[in-house]
Amino acid sequence: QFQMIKHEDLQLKESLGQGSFTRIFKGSMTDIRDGEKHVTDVLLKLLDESHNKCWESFFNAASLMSQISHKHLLLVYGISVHRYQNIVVQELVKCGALDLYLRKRGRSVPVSWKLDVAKQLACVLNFLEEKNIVHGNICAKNVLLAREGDSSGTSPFIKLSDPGIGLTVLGREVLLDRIPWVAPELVEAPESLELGCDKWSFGTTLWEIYNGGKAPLQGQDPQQKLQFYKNLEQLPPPEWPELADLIGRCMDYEPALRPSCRGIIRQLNSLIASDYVLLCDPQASTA
Ligand SMILES: N#Cc1ccc(Nc2nc(N)cc(-n3ccc(CO)n3)n2)cc1
Repeated sequence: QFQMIKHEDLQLKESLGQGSFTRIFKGSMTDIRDGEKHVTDVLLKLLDESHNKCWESFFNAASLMSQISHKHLLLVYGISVHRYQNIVVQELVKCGALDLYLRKRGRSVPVSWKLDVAKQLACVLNFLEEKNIVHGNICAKNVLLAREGDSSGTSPFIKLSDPGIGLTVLGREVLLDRIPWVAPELVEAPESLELGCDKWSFGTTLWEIYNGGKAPLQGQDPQQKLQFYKNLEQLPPPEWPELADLIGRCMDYEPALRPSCRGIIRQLNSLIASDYVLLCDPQASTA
């Protein structure tokens, strides 16, 4: 179900950082179609050669994205396997990862923009929930910005990236480091990944988006993060009570009590229409 891309048709360009046991690069892919040479900008995800044992989970994550299509799901062009180099080739999204974008733009991002992005993420999660597909790694780093939107009113447009290598393969150290995105019930049973886990991660991602891309529990070591869950703690709530309520309901330690995606979308719609947005984004009142 994947297109196999020849190694010689790929060019690696600048590094964009790394994921869990992976490194990502900008690049280009050349292919000859109907006698013409086409060069496409791509994002190349390389599996660290020291973790080639994870190749199955690495490719399964990418194939999850290539078996279903949705406007807010990242396009995977295919994979390339050459000697010991396993590569996933995905579309290069214009404005990069949401966490970096928010940290760069700081306070200048309107609340209405943030809620619009959150709603798009809730919609693609709803699409996956209706197909009973669990993503397993919802976070601002995996939300990519295809269109920035601007003050003149064009809205932002996001694409959700693949979940990457699964938690059961990554090991406990990586799992603990992903607190508070990883749902608490997974800490002792990583294989019990369920739809409810994506709701918890959505809550954490909503917190990240509202707080300008700030990483929650940043700098805490795995043991401190584990203690955060053992004490049933919550992230510092935003000063907006209705938003704090939504984040708190998504991040309920009891998975069955977390809202459905439709419930999340309903509550986001009422936040979008609320006076708080008008007060915070004076320019929103003209929209
Ligand atoms: N300057 C600049 C610039 C950087 C990246 C893109 N595009 C892009 N496309 C993807 N498919 C994935 C990513 N990622 C970036 C970090 C991660 C890790 O989560 N992914 N970036 C476009 C411009």
